[in-house]
Amino acid sequence: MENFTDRLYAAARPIWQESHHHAFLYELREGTLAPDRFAFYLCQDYVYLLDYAKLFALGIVKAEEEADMAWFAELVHSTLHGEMDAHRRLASSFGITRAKLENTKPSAVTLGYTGYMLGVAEKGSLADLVAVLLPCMWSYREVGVLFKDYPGALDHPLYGEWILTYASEEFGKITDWLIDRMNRLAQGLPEPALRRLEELFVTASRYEYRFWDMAYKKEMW
Ligand SMILES: Cc1ncc(CN)c(N)n1
Repeated sequence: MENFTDRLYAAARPIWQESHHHAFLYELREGTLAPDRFAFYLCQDYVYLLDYAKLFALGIVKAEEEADMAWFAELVHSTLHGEMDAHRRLASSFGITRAKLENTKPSAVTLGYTGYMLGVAEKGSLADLVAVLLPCMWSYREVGVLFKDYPGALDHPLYGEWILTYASEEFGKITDWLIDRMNRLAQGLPEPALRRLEELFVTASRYEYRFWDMAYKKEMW
């Protein structure tokens, strides 16, 4: 029998594919992305990740099993000290300080995406929370793993480092845990509940696409 996440992947695949061809990611892997667009992305993504870490903290609150609490705690830590450390390092190469990152005003898309995820997580079940946060981890892991093998994609010192963050074994390990957790949470749920989880997953995937687009256009409001 197919895993529930196979169904999620199939539903979001056209959106993920379109993201891979978006000018932001295309130019990033070619090494031609204008630095001001990448710097804009880093600042928006920094404030995005601050809220994303809160989503994992809500995972601790919603979890009923100690093992889940430990995983979500690990995810809070790896976001604040792993992924965001990488952002701080990359940002400093553009002369962007930590204070500037922290004080970034979120764009309409950033606010919309984080507000959507946090709203779902606050009101919904653990399954809802995992469905809405999974595209973030999984789609970035896919970008990292695909792009690292593109000829020349790692040549740009900063964009190459960004790609390797998401292609890393550590990032892959937590993504695999979330995929497995989604499958176990979906087990035995009736079709309307599965459809709802699919809708959350697809909506978050649409926000991922909009995030690349917002960054490329440096669009605030
Ligand atoms: C918008 C967004 N989505 C996903 C990721 C990967 N955690 C991220 N850094 N930013």
